[in-house]
Amino acid sequence: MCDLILASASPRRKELLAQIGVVFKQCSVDIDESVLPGERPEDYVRRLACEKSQAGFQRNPLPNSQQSAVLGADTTVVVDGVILGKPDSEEQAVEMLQQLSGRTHQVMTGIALTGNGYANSQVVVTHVTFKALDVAQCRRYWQTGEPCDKAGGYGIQGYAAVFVGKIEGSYSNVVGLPLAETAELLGKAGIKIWQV
Ligand SMILES: Cc1cn([C@H]2C[C@H](O)[C@@H](COP(=O)(O)OP(=O)(O)OP(=O)(O)O)O2)c(=O)[nH]c1=O
Repeated sequence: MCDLILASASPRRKELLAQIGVVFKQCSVDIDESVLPGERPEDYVRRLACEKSQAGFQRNPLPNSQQSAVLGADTTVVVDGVILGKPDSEEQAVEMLQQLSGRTHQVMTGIALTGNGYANSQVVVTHVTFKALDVAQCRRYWQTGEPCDKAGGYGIQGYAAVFVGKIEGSYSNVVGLPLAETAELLGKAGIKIWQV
């Protein structure tokens, strides 16, 4: 029986969680993703991950066993302490990519697990350094369709792989779900990985 729910519409998170052999169901949740006044990026991603897992928990009553839980996650790109969300337009995407050009930024993912009488969360940070990007290159990249649903306007797992000069920390964290830390979080709740 499947007692783990991934509260996410993201196909990438689904693929990543499946990669570590976890049995789960997926449900999407809709929460307000606005940043609170003065909220720090690490607090923001943790809060949203917690809200997603709590919303998923409320919507899907789970059996009262220790291994029943809902996992939520939120990923954001941070440069100079400023949060970059998903771009709404070509202009916004090009502006974001120009901000990232030739420098190091942080990708932060909050992960949160909510169960019956149980809640735990964590934030994972990866440092990514981009090569210099010119405006024409950023405009061409927008045309690929890749930036629009991704924090910071890029997908490291896609065409934007060629922008990356250096990465320090978890790769899966950049794609949306830090796998080592997620496995730890699940393990603490008694949920097994590598189920065969
Ligand atoms: C930086 C980066 C982000 N992303 C994605 C991961 C997340 O899916 C997305 C950030 O948006 P999120 O709000 O974290 O997630 P989501 O809206 O895709 O899914 P849900 O809220 O339902 O869980 O950006 C990549 O796929 N590759 C990258 O290199």
